[in-house]
Amino acid sequence: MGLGLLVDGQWVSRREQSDREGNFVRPQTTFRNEITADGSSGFKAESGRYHLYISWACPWAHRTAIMRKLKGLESAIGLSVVDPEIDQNGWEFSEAVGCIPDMINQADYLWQIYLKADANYSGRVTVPVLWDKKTETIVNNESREIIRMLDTEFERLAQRQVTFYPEELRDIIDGTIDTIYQPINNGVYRAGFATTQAAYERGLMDLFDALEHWDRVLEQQPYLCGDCITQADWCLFTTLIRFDLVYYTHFKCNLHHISDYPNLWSYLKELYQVPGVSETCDFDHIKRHYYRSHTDINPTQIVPKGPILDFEAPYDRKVLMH
Ligand SMILES: N[C@@H](CCC(=O)N[C@@H](CS)C(=O)NCC(=O)O)C(=O)O
Repeated sequence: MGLGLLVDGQWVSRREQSDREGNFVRPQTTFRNEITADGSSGFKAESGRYHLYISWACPWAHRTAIMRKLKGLESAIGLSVVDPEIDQNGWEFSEAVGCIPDMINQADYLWQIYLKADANYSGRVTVPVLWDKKTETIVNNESREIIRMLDTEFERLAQRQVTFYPEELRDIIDGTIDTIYQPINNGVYRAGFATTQAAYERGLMDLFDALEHWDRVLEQQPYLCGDCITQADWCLFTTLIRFDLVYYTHFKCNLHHISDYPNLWSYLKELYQVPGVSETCDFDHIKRHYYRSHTDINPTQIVPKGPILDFEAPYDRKVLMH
């Protein structure tokens, strides 16, 4: 596949992704600063100060795009979108349809942004990136922390007064995001990037056990944490929306489709139909990214036409009324 990384400030165009047993290993994220409403952290929530670098294709970055949209933060926080195809040069800015070039740092590649933040940076160069124009550094590149900040610290600048992190549910929300991470969000990658049969099967079984579990939960309650949509739902959503299109075939997550699970499927359609969300779902970028970037998994780089799925179809959540 030929993904690269930075080593002591130098771009290296090849890296290992799995351990000796063939398990996919996702390293920790490095920029973990916090933006606060009052600026006590050194990063104050201010209009026009921050910029998000995302890929429409990436499930982690997609979370931040959804939060920016649903909170009405588009005029307060700028956006750049990388080209969907990634090769040994890493994420690249381009003029392709759906992309937004980097007007802030005029970078051609995302690694240049990382080097601007830290000239000796070593590690993966990933999206999402939350950039501070004032101090010219990366505030944070961990999606769950970015969505939390956008949700809680930008209230004053948000054009829509909605919260996905109500005080009384915070522990449950955090716990749920933790619980779904390894088997589901990362689980599709553990199956897809495994390099041994055993590692693939471990990822696959964890994934489908967890999907069964949440399908049952959603029979009893409308959303992962109860009666309202929370950050946890958006964290699950960005994996589910890619599942039947990409993970089922490309990552061999093929015991069932999401559309085979009555509750997960209607829940997925319901979330997709929340106003604003469909505008963040770029199926062309999603499919091109996976099928054309991972050439060790799909050497011909052919992008399948199907499946035909209707996320706009009515959802019938009869289970909810209790
Ligand atoms: N922990 C990060 C993970 C981000 C991540 O892995 N992004 C992928 C895209 S789906 C990436 O940029 N990969 C590039 C690479 O690994 O070189 C988060 O949740 O924000």
